[in-house]
Amino acid sequence: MIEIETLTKRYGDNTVVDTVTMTIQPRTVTVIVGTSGSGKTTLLRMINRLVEPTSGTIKLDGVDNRDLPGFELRRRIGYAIQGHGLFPHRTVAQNIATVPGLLGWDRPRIDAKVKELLELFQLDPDDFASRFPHELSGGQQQRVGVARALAAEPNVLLMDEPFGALDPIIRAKAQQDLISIQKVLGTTIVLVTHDMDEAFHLADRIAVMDKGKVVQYGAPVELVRQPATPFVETLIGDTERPFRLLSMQTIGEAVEPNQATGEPLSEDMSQREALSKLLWTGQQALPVRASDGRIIGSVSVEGLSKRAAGLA
Ligand SMILES: Nc1ncnc2c1ncn2[C@@H]1O[C@H](COP(=O)(O)OP(=O)(O)OP(=O)(O)O)[C@@H](O)[C@H]1O
Repeated sequence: MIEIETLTKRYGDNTVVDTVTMTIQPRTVTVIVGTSGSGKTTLLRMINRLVEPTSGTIKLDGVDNRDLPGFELRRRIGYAIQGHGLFPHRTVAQNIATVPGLLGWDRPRIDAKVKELLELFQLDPDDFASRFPHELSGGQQQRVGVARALAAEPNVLLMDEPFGALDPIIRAKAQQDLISIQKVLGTTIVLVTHDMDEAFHLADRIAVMDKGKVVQYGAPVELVRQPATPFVETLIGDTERPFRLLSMQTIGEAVEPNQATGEPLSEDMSQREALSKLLWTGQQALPVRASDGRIIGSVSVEGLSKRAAGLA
């Protein structure tokens, strides 16, 4: 658990993080969003003490982060940034081994960890371990950057715009990989992004920053249903709200008892995808199939439209 308590950072007269208090639960993904210069990176970097706060505290599992020695902070907290920051003259394996090496792990343990992470990130160790960063695509470099941040098995992974440099297709894949890996490893992730779609896709909770303050901190659905300030409303995008609501829920949660004919949709499809399918095929309703193959009812344009409007 990360407990942030009345945290403030000032540069001269400029208060860039202003009395922020928030608690981040273990094994969750928290996404920090906000306009440029709102203090997101500064807040993130105070967690691993790359930036020292002017006042306030941060506790990691109950321990003040100022009481943890440097090696302990490095072990507990991984850090991945946009542009991945790989060392250009070190191989992929050497890059991933950086923090375990600093922590004095023995060779077999380091080698096993490098291999495990490369496999987890779908990079064949025989092919990739001895390559240099310039011999990788942007997406592969990004994966190595995240693998390196996870090498010492940190409880917490801080990510600053980690997918910012990737094209939309690779970016979607990288986001998907991150979610699967987070499920396997149970890492607590705090991620900064400009991209609201990314935030809604990844977050268990979103923190919205405006001029150094966290103006709302809650589950994505809360932000859409009850934006705390006009700024949050603007950031979410007025016209996007119905679609954001639909994309956060599956049709398994919107099944109606009525019968329908046509190609069944899988119950784990998002409501947004289902509405899109209905509109595109000109159907008013389609059957819904459960994972065991049974037809469990239907979804309709009318039913999904009500949900999009927040009425169901
Ligand atoms: N070392 C520093 N010295 C002085 N001012 C700084 C320093 N670091 C950051 N700032 C200022 O603090 C404010 C917040 O910066 P920060 O990088 O945290 O914002 P951000 O929300 O992450 O922005 P972006 O989305 O553009 O990366 C900015 O106005 C920035 O100019």
